[in-house]
Amino acid sequence: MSVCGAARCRGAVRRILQQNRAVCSHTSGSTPEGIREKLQAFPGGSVELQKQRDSGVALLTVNNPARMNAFSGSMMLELEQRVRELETWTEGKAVIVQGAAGTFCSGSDLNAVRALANPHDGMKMCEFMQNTLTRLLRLPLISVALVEGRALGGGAELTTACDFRLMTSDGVIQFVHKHMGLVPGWGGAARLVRIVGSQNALKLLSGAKKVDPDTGKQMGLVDEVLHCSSGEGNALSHAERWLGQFIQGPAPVIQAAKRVVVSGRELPLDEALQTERSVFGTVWGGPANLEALALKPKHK
Ligand SMILES: CCCC(=O)SCCNC(=O)CCNC(=O)[C@H](O)C(C)(C)COP(=O)(O)OP(=O)(O)OC[C@H]1O[C@@H](n2cnc3c(N)ncnc32)[C@H](O)[C@@H]1OP(=O)(O)O
Repeated sequence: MSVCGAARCRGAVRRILQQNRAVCSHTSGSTPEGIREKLQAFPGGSVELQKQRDSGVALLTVNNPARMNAFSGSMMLELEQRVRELETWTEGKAVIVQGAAGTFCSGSDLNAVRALANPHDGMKMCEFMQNTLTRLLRLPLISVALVEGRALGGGAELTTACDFRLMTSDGVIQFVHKHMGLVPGWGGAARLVRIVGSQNALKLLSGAKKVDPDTGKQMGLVDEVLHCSSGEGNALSHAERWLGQFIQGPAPVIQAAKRVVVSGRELPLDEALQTERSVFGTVWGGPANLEALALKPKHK
């Protein structure tokens, strides 16, 4: 990349990081430290990250099988740490978010929910998870939720923080919040409206409807049904194959495509256009561009 290209790239990355810093300090303006200590008091499970350097695809695994991969407090903290690691993975192209042991995620650990049941702690926990999931969705990587088994409550919300949702034939997404006397709080409602529209979102939230793969596909919540069952162990290879069609080519170009989509999705038009110009400047005249020009390709 030229010196100018590298400078433009740094500028674009700085903008995204600034956006994310703004996310971290929005709403109440207070530091999240208090809630970090409280979340740390609910240990259990883990969130694992495996960066596959050959393919540029990372696997982010929600791992708490004894509780159907419910999020303990320490797992919420770990998720933020993993997202932070992915934010600086310059060679990466994509991330697959999955659950351990053939099921996706049953939401918040109900023991933590009980202990943080006062509105102040509840809102702080939500703020923390909203920030983390917003940063997950804004990663310059193509993100895919691989839904095997059940994605319930916060688990359903987690699926909406990915660009795409793939589901095995026996998978279920269910916003069970109403049955818990709740509404989504991890940003899942706002994202759901943008994915399926307000009519469908209202049906899913007020009816706590179970979404099977076919219904999900019809309403645009599910991008692809993988014809295998949960726990068979081959769902991941199906997902990687599906993802393969979008991640051929160099990482900077894939990351640039994701960046212009994020700005188009989130920013007012003038700002989105400005960001698009900056990101364009990072690939124009870059190695992949020069190589393609030298090859004189025909796009038949
Ligand atoms: C803003 C965030 C809002 C939220 O996420 S609120 C939480 C929403 N999620 C839930 O209410 C899930 C409640 N759990 C269930 O409905 C069922 O356990 C589920 C997931 C359908 C699985 O059913 P089964 O296959 O019959 O298995 P099971 O009930 O025996 O569960 C196995 C063990 O997992 C535990 N578990 C499942 N979901 C959990 C959760 N969210 N928090 C804490 N523990 C949870 C369950 O208690 C059971 O443990 P144990 O074997 O009884 O010790």
